[in-house]
Amino acid sequence: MTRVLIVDDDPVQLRLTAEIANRAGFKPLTATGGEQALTILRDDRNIGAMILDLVMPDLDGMGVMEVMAREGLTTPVIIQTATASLETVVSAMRQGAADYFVKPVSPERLVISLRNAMKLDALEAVVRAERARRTGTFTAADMIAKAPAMARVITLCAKAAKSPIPVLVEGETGVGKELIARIIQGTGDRAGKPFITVNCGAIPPNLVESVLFGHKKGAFTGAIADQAGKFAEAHNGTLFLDEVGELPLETQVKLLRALQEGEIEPVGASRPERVNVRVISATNRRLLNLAKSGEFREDLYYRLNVFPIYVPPLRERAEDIPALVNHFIARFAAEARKRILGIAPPALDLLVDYAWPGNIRQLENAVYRAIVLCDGAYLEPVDFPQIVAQTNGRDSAVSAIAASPAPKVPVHIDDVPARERMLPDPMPRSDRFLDASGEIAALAEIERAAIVFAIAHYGGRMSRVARALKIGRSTLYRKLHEYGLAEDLISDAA
Ligand SMILES: Nc1ncnc2c1ncn2[C@@H]1O[C@H](COP(=O)(O)OP(=O)(O)OP(=O)(O)O)[C@@H](O)[C@H]1O
Repeated sequence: MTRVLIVDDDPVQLRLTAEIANRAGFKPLTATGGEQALTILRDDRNIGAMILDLVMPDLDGMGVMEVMAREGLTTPVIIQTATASLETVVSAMRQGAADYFVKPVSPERLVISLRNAMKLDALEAVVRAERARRTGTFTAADMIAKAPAMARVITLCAKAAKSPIPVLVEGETGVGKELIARIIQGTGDRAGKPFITVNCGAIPPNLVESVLFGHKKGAFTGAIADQAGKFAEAHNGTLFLDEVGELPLETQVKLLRALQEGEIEPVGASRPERVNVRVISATNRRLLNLAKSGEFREDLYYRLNVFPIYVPPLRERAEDIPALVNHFIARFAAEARKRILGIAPPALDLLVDYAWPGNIRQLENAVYRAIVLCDGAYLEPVDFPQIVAQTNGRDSAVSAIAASPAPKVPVHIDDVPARERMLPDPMPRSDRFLDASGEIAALAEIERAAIVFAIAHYGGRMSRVARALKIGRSTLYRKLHEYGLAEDLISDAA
């Protein structure tokens, strides 16, 4: 529940305002003076907004705002005054207040003001983070990482930023490894310099060398001009090598040389070229295991892994989910030009309880999709059909069918199209093949997951499921028994 801070030296007024906030679904915190308000703000950086009285005996409203500006406390402020003195209101707005009202205020006006202030704040944070990303000045403050599990990661980033030490960022897919690399760059002496990203797993093996180190005209068929590689583009800056474990062995040799000598050799070049690049690499596979099995050079592994930073999966930092959801709502609602005010508590509970195997990228996609689906002012559980289906499994699939309108003409059940809202999450396909530890899952597990998914997708219509999977119904039933799914799924859905 979003916390709001109400600051008023009149205890009756304070209680009234707190009650309005409470009824509107916020959790009110209260303070009777400026100093007390500041103590609360310093302690809790996640307060959504503050209603601040201008006139108070100890430190007045303007004084509070001055200290906030000095200390970088960014909670949005709504000013309340007893008298509408234009002069004070103007100076409060100049100081950065989001809104003001004159007491007594109507509950509706107060709630709208709170919501607008929060929405604006979330949008400003998105814009700030985007600008920081573009200018290479991204810092820990631009990332949502308040959960205790992230504290160590942020401390390690600060340490890594102070030296040119090679960093290996490890973590499941979609946990935010690239953002961690950006923080290291944005808080170190290479801030503002180029930040070049290469996804080593996405380049065809025959092109990797040319992409990384560049090539000279005529080096191979189609090389019609000299082409700088990513190392040259990152000169004086940072090169982020994502999925570094996917590099072909021959390219690993050249990478090692580039790191050891500070020299690269473009394909077809007669001499090496000097480059000054800080390399930060990332992997979602155990690089050590790849090194042990000979798929990754051990010498390169030790060269890259001088300073490892492990980013925990989202399920271990669920405390950050509400802030992440608000961040994505602000961004996508603005992009889609939709007036979406937030997320309804049951929907937020659903997201907080879900395990997010695809981590923040999956959450980002789910919110994006929900914004597109949403017809109201708040995102509701129905806007997250995949999460509902995966959380409740068969129950929700069955109730989704029950909720769909009856067809006007008789339709054979197998011909009913799958409900639009049961489409698979637009999550990277590879995620579905990874188990909880980030390793490729056993084939049987993948098959089991595909069957469960197909059953939810077709609302329990087994003939449809069998047809889609291109297996006979008897094979399907045999597999259901084999995977222990039979009792749960087939009793009344078949
Ligand atoms: N703490 C965060 N706050 C806001 N957005 C985040 C945060 N962490 C990750 N994201 C967003 O989630 C998406 C995935 O993050 P990122 O690309 O950094 O993950 P990754 O671990 O590098 O993924 P992969 O392993 O697939 O390369 C990005 O769009 C990123 O902006």
